[in-house]
Amino acid sequence: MKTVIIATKNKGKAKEFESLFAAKGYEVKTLLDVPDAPDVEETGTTFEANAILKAEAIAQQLGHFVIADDSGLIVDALDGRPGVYSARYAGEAKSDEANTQKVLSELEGVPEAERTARFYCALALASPNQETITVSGTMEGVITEQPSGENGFGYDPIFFVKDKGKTSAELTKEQKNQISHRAHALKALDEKLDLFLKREEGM
Ligand SMILES: O=P(O)(O)OP(=O)(O)OP(=O)(O)OC[C@H]1O[C@@H](n2cnc3c(O)ncnc32)[C@H](O)[C@@H]1O
Ligand SMILES: [Mg+2]
Repeated sequence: MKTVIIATKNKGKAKEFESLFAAKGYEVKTLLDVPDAPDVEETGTTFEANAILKAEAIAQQLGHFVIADDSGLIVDALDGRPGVYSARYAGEAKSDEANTQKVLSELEGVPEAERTARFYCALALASPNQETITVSGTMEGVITEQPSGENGFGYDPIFFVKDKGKTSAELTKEQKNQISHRAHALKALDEKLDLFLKREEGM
């Protein structure tokens, strides 16, 4: 089986990549399998910049091509926050619970029509041998007034997907993987992945 390495330490992302790539016949490894993987500082001001930072640092370190994901929640009424700070919005502990509570309290009193938001995912594919490729994907939604649902991770319990009439955490894994920002980004990468891997094999 072909293997792809995702440069992430986020369990929620890792699980999603496992099922998204299983459908393509790939096995996924993540930095959760690499105990001494460095923490790459996310100093970029865009999702793309941070995805590139993570992918290139880990590709150099492992001497192998990798995919990195930088993603987050963009809330219109909060001028785009938490944005690139999504993971640490409520502090260094990176608590999903604290992050979602912070967004909910900042939106207290904001009417439904103004609670529009989107998830954004930038993927960077990097190798020591080739130029880095980036792609992105989004998913539109509305921030709820309280969390609901047990699936997914991060901000999923407060992200209502209108078409489905459910929060992203109430969707099954399969449903989320059909419509998510991550799924859309991966679809955009698909077209470029084959050529990238062919070049990689020729080196
Ligand atoms: O950098 P890595 O190791 O990949 O893991 P991370 O958790 O730090 O990941 P990011 O820097 O990309 O921060 C993204 C945050 O945005 C949120 N997020 C991203 N994708 C999400 C999704 O599909 N559903 C819910 N929340 C998501 C989630 O809270 C993440 O912690
Ligand atoms: Mg991170």
